[in-house]
Amino acid sequence: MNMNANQVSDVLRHARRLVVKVGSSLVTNEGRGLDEVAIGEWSRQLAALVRGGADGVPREVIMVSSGAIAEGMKRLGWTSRPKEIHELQAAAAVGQMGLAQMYETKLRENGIGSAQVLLTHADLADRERYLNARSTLLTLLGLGVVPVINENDTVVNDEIKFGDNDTLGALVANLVEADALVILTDQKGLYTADPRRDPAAQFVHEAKAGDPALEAMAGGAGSSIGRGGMITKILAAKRAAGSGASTVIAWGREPDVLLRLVQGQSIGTLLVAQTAKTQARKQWMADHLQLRGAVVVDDGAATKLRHEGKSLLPIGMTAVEGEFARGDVIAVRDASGAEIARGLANYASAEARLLCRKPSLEFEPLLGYAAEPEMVHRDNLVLMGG
Ligand SMILES: Nc1ncnc2c1ncn2[C@@H]1O[C@H](COP(=O)(O)OP(=O)(O)O)[C@@H](O)[C@H]1O
Ligand SMILES: N[C@@H](CCC(=O)OP(=O)(O)O)C(=O)O
Repeated sequence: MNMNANQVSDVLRHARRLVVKVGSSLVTNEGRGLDEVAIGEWSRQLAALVRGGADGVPREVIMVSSGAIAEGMKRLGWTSRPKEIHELQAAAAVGQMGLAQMYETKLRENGIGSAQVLLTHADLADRERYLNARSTLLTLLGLGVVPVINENDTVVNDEIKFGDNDTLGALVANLVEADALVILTDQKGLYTADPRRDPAAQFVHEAKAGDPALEAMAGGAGSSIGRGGMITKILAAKRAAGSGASTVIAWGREPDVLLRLVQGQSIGTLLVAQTAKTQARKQWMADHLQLRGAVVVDDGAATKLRHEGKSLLPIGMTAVEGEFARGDVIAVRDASGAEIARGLANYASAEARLLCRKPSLEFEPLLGYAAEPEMVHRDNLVLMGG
């Protein structure tokens, strides 16, 4: 289970795109109200990461923050958590105002822009919305803005809820193909048993993400504010590892926790992904997605894809096969019919047929709107047989 110290520090040191998740109990100081000092501290560190202040390397960071329900309950004067789902949803809507506002203020004080993004399970299960969410988040990251994400509690009920933001954090890590997921909580990390209940529990420094032995160690939530407990964090690490992201579970009040992690300090519990990102992406495309159609490309485009790692532009397309929607997986074939690659289509088949052989300047007059210059962006493309 153990790795040597260099490997451990390298995982976070080399991470360029991170998803940081903080739980309700930390964000709201166990339900007492938004913890301005703590949010200020994380914001200062997030800003430093974006600027490269930790080690001279700028990073892209997404914050997944819980706390809306707890803060909403406080604002509404409710002392116990309501049972009715619509009351929880109402509390979340009230609390989310304060939550977003506080991150906005604290990040701005540190010279960094922020953006509120509310997501549901259905958003990520729907391929078009998945692609839209992905494009929006990647655009925000490219702008140096920190997206602050929570579940869109207003429109979900129990059955389709993520339910805990650990899962949401992992799905966001999958969505943007993050290098690492950092879960900040009220414990130093994972112990062999719930330390609140078992004083003999031993700290786990590192393990393989997805190791089934971890699931047996994890108990439920420790406070009345937190929801998932450690089990959802262990499962989140497994899920994040599916797209090649390693997970760290650490104490959110550890001084400079985020900065020290990316400097390679061994803090918290590291759950190492066993699959590299590119391999994971290939696997994901191969396993989860059905081919909906294909585009045929000319020799020039085939060379750019195969040997130069470029995106597929419509100008290199000669034909479109089948019917597909934006966000569907399509094959890219060369003139001989050989499959070069698979990827997520930015355009539905009907639009793609209009765009064949066309330069991007002509897209707007043809479609009536300006959209992506690529048919398949290189980030959403995997080469076959390579
Ligand atoms: N094996 C374990 N190691 C550490 N903490 C555990 C373990 N099993 C259960 N827990 C509990 O999980 C809690 C953290 O989960 P939770 O309360 O949901 O926090 P958050 O709001 O940060 O998601 C801890 O306070 C702890 O009591
Ligand atoms: N969307 C909910 C978060 C759900 C939740 O409690 O998550 P967590 O505290 O991370 O286990 C909220 O903001 O209150």
